[in-house]
This record gives sequence, structure tokens and C-alpha cells, in this order.
Amino acid sequence: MKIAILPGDGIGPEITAQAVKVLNALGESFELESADVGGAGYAAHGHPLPQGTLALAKAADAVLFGAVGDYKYDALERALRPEQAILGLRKELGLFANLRPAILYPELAGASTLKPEVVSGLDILIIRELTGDIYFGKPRGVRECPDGPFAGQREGFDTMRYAEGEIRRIAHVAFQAARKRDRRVTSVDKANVLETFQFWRDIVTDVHKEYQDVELEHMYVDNAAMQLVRAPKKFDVIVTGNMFGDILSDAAAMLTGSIGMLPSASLDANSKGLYEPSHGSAPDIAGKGVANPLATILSAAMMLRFSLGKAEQADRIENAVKKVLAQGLRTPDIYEEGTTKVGTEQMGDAVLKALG
Ligand SMILES: NC(=O)C1=CN([C@@H]2O[C@H](COP(=O)(O)OP(=O)(O)OC[C@H]3O[C@@H](n4cnc5c(N)ncnc54)[C@H](O)[C@@H]3O)[C@@H](O)[C@H]2O)C=CC1
Ligand SMILES: CC(C)CC(=O)C(=O)O
Ligand SMILES: [Mg+2]
Repeated sequence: MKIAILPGDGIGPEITAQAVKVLNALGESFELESADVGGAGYAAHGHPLPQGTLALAKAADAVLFGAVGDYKYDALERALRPEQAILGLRKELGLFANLRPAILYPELAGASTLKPEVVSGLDILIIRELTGDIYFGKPRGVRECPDGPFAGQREGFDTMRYAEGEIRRIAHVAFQAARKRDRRVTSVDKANVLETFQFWRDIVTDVHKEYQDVELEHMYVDNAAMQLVRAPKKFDVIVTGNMFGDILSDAAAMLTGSIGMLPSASLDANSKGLYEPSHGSAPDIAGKGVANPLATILSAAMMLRFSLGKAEQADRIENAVKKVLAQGLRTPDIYEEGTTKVGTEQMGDAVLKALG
């Protein structure tokens, strides 16, 4: 089985190295091949998603991705900016279903900025549609404003759109996932204001007719943001569009203690997938050896479970993560008094040792 390793920028290489170390210790005969992506792809090959990298991702059985983005490339034309690499991979590989499980490990109840009683026992699954919405809609750009009080000035514009089939397939993913959990889906939209999301609501309601054993609730995104910090445990599965899912999953990350704890799987229709932490390249801490590698290591576990058919190896990794947390080891983002502060590499080594 071939795994493409795309470390990317910022903390990407540091955290990916820890996950690779763990994968290599499993005793499996995986073939791991690395390639440049993001700013690293641009620097080495003049493009954030070089042809060779895309070809490797397509040929591999699964992709393990670090993160992309570096402020020094923010002035480049958009097509060459590092973020286009991850957007391009999602589009090119048809990775429309992004699963972001927000689970609170009991040992981290005090690491969350929310009261322990609000978050303890938290286990929610955010399902974010990943290849549509305003992130991909066209037309977009900067043009002359055609009317209104600012007519004649420049205006920026993007297009929010969702095709019926795009909504149907992500709704099916959500209802099917709910069947393996508490059988409750909250569809998050902005149907009170946006045509796109009234349409979203209508289609999700229609798909729900096939899943009468699952409870469906609709919620506006502003309320959902509030409920996520008020009473997050009331959610089971949240399904939403690309932009709302991007924002809500970062908020949900803090329920788990840190964004450094939130893994993700981005799947196509056949469960081929790309696995990455939910966070970005964290340029503010890059190179300091302090980034939390657990979201990436847990993403590797999701890869074993969803794309490589190695559920028992996924369990081994997840149990090892529980063990190191129980041992009191913490990177600075989840550190509390009375625990032991460790760096990125030490955390990776500890997981390796705890594999059993
Ligand atoms: N999938 C991807 O590759 C993504 C890339 N980005 C890019 O990353 C760059 C930085 O974006 P930001 O908005 O700062 O978001 P970010 O997620 O990189 O960082 C936000 C904050 O969380 C902290 N953080 C993130 N991951 C951490 C970890 N593993 N351990 C400890 N702390 C961690 C960072 O230090 C920072 O203070 C930008 O260029 C952005 O476009 C952002 C999100 C996703
Ligand atoms: C480049 C961004 C769309 C990446 C991001 O923020 C995410 O996937 O969570
Ligand atoms: Mg994001």
C-alpha cells in the first residue's frame, strides 16, 4: 500500500515527521513517498501543487498531508499561493466529505477554555462539504461596482453555490455516519438569508426521507456557533457547507483543548482519502519544536481505518495517544499545571513508545 506524504509548510514538516515515525513503527509494509506541496512546492517547482505531487497523490492509496501556507507568499497571485495546493487536491481528488471528529480526551477536560462540565464526554462529528460553496464558486474577483451608492468604485465578489447532487451526497454521508452513532443530525445553514442555503435545507430535508430512523434538526449557523460553546454535547453529527464547516470546526477544536488535537479525513465517493490536521501551518510557532503533533498522528489513525482497512492499527495509535495523555505529557498548547511539558518530537517519541 502506497501512502503519499505531503508535509508542506510551517509546522507541516515537524508534525508530519512524527506521524511518519508512528506509521513506520507499526510493522506494516507501507510504501511511503514524500513530495513538495504549498509554499515548498512553489519554492522548488514554481507551483504550489506541482504536477509530480498531484500525480503521486492520485496514484497513492491514501495521502497524509501536513499544512500549507506562509505569509511570505501572501502577495503572490492567488493561483500560486500555497493554499491553492490543498484546495486543488480536494478538487482534483474529488474529496467532498470532510470528517472532523471533535472528541475530548478525559485528561484534557481542564485544557479546554470551557468549563470541564460543559465539555467532558464530548464526542461530536462535524461533516463539512469540501469541494463546493463560496470557496470554489465562480465568478469571483474584483470589478467595477455596477450600481448602488458605491457604483463606479472597485468591489470584491465571490459566488456561493451548491448543486443539488453536491448537497445530496454530503447529506447521505451525514445520515449514514449518524446511523453508526447517536442517530442525530444537525444541518447547519443560513436559510433565513441565503438562497443557496434555503436550497440546502430543502434538499437535506428530502434526503432525510430515506433515513427516518435518524433525527434531523436544522439550525442557523449563528445559533450553531453559539450552541457549540453553550452546550456542545447536545450535538451528535453536524453537517454543513464548506465555509461554515471551516469556521465551526476551528471553534469546535477549542472544546477538545486545542486545535492541535483535531484530526480530519477528506474522503471521495470510494473512501479514498486525504488525511490532515484541521489546523494550518502555524507560522507563529514553526521551527520552534513546540507544535502539537497529535492531530496529525490521529489523522494517520483515521487513514488506517477509512482508507487502508487497518482498523486494529488505527486502534493501536489511538490507544497510544490516550496513554501518553494519561502519562501527563503535554505540548504547550494543552499544558496545565501538574503535567509535563514536552516538545513536538518528544510527544511523537512517546506515542511511538506507547504503541504496545
Ligand atoms: N489545511 C491547511 O493547510 C490550512 C492552511 N492554513 C494556512 O495556515 C497559515 C496560518 O493560518 P492561521 O490562521 O494562523 O491558522 P493556524 O491553524 O495555522 O494557526 C492558528 C493558531 O493555532 C495555533 N496552532 C495551530 N496548529 C497548532 C498545533 N498543531 N499545535 C499548537 N498550536 C497550533 C497556531 O500557533 C496559531 O496561534 C495561513 O497561511 C493559512 O492560510 C490554515 C488552515 C488550514
Ligand atoms: C485553505 C483553507 C481553505 C484551509 C482551511 O482552513 C481548512 O481546510 O480548514
Ligand atoms: Mg480551516
